Amino acid sequence: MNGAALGGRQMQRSAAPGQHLHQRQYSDHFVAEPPAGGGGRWIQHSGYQQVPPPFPMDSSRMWRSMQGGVGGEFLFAEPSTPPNGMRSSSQRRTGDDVSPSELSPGLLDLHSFDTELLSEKQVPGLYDGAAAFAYAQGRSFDDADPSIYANRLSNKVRMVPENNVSKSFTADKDKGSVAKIKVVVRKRPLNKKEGSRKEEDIITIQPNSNSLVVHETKLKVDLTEYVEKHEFVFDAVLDDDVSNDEVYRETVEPIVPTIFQRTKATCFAYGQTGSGKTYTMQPLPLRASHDILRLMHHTYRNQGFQLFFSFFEIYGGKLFDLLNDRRKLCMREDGKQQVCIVGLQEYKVSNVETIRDFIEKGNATRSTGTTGANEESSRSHAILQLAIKRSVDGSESKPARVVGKLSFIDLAGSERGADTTDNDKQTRIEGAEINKSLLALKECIRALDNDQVHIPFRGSKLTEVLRDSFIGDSRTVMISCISPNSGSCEHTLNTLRYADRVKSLSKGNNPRKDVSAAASNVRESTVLPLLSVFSSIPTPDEGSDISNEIDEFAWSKQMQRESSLSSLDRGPTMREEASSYADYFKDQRGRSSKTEEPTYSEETYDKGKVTWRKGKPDAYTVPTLEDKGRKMEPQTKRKDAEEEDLVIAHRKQVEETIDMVREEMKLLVEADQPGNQLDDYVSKLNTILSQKAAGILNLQTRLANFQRRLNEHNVLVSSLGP
Ligand SMILES: Nc1ncnc2c1ncn2[C@@H]1O[C@H](COP(=O)(O)OP(=O)(O)OP(=O)(O)O)[C@@H](O)[C@H]1O
Repeated sequence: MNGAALGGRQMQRSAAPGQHLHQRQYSDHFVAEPPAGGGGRWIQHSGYQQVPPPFPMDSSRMWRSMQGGVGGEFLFAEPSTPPNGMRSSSQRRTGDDVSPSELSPGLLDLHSFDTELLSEKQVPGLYDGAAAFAYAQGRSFDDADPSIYANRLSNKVRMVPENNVSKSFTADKDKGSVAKIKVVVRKRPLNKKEGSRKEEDIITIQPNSNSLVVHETKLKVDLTEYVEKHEFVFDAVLDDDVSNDEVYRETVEPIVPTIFQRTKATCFAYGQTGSGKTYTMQPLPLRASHDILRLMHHTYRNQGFQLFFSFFEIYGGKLFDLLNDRRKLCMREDGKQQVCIVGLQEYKVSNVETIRDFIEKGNATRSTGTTGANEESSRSHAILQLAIKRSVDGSESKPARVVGKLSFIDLAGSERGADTTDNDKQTRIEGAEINKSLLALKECIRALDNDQVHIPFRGSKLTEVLRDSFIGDSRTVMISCISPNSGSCEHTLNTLRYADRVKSLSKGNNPRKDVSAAASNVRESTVLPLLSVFSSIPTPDEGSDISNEIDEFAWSKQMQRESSLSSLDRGPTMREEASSYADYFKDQRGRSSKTEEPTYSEETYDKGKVTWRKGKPDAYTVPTLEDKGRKMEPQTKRKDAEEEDLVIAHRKQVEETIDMVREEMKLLVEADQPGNQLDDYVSKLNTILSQKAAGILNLQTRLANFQRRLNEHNVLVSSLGP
């Protein structure tokens, strides 16, 4: 169990014999009164004390879960509470023990409040360098919680200004410099289980670089092993010793100031189950709240900004409020096609401690279960939102409108169908739902970056809910979490290809127009020495001719890239290549023509043989003249070479067909969702198979002809005598 990192999750499991492995965990063990030191602190410091103590708080667990170590003991001075009459009705207190439902609008229309348009002109106090300096001279946040910034100067990822206030000032001033989409990869360390299985760490990251290499061990058909290197480049790559503090600084910190300027920002973690998504995501909202409150109380002091907190999950396509006993929520679209989440509790918060409590409560309530790779797997998408609101005139007398929002999404663990054999039906259904939403998310990101008019938000509940975070002025940070062990290699490559896809979008590349630009992000598939016989293959850096044909699916494109490099075929796409053995055969010899029939002259054999011959497989051995104790004539040598080349080419065809079919089957399993154009995939697969089959048939015919001619030749030679 991932106790240390997953302190926030409900960890109760029945040990009843025969009970199914997979269990969803819903906590409904909230106590009415908070234990001392837990909710007590909340009561003491909460601005309005509107919210009932959220949980039976286990402070040790809480601290474990918050490994980022945000300064919980530091509390902001609460802004003076306006008189009741000054508050909006939804926020007005009716007594000391007001329940959240009395305070919530009930129907939370995230969009019915027009996003407030702040003046572009700086108002006095905004970017108040003097105030910031004065603040820094006094009690600093760093003083309040040394753990937060202790690591700051040891940051290997980038240098961060020591004075956090001036840092925020800079970032805020230059919102345009914050990338619209940022893709960061985080590698987790090998865990004990993987260590005991003697699994290798197959990911290498050069210090201070933004690239990583996956070393994939592959087997040839003759069962010899070889290693294929896949190199990827991203905005940032974080090694397994990078702390959660550094992750925060690299990912969320730069976008925090933008939400004061009408931006909807989203940070989500993506990756295989057990790769560290929750471990990575859990500390981020608290750290962000800390910085948001800092900005509210200093840079934006007296501007009337308010911070609101909500936390819900999407499980099995349904929405549940994680701060209201998993109350089921409905999503509705209003006349302006804006999403309303009916019944979601949204809490006004003004100190870090309260936010910490809410996060802890929400995490404990979240649905979890057991998967093959993670005993404590998130089976839902958890969405935590921090909304900045402000009333039009900056006072609290008028209803507050959303200015900006920061959403944190801890996506459910994705497992491939092939990995779910141990799991029950429910887990597989969950997995299908999860995969569907991840595909939908990718489609939306892609459509947005293509500036498509139609964004397929309706592809899943997740994308519907996130609609407003993606339209307009938005910022997205994706953290791709990867496991380092060899057993997760395929998953890791899939995650990195997904991330690569998002990354290529972030560069503004329209993949429909420019594949090579997307391809340039990945320096992939360098085959290591075991295949060094293929020395004539250009490395990707030397430039391989990537097809301009765009597949409907990113992974197909990636496969084309890989295929174009690893199959020794620099020109055609996978399918083009599959259709023509003759072209393939000639390409090995550096020929340019793809239309003329191959001729097997002496020079051809002599040139071709040396660079790529790998030996003759047993299945195709034929008796040679040496076998008969006879001396070979030069022509016989050539014929032997011809035979060998044919056999090798044949074997290569079979090898590639198996690889491609395997790859396609994998993708089919992953894409096995209704509406995912499975039929297209099946027909593509059939095309590949029939093209390959034709090529193999062709080779077999020619091999038989060759054999016949060789026999004739042998007969002739023996008739001539010694
Ligand atoms: N960077 C890291 N350093 C140390 N331990 C980590 C790191 N990342 C993850 N872990 C550990 O790995 C285990 C799995 O992590 P986590 O639960 O975050 O994975 P996940 O991707 O959220 O899984 P799922 O999708 O199934 O919920 C946990 O025990 C966690 O503590």
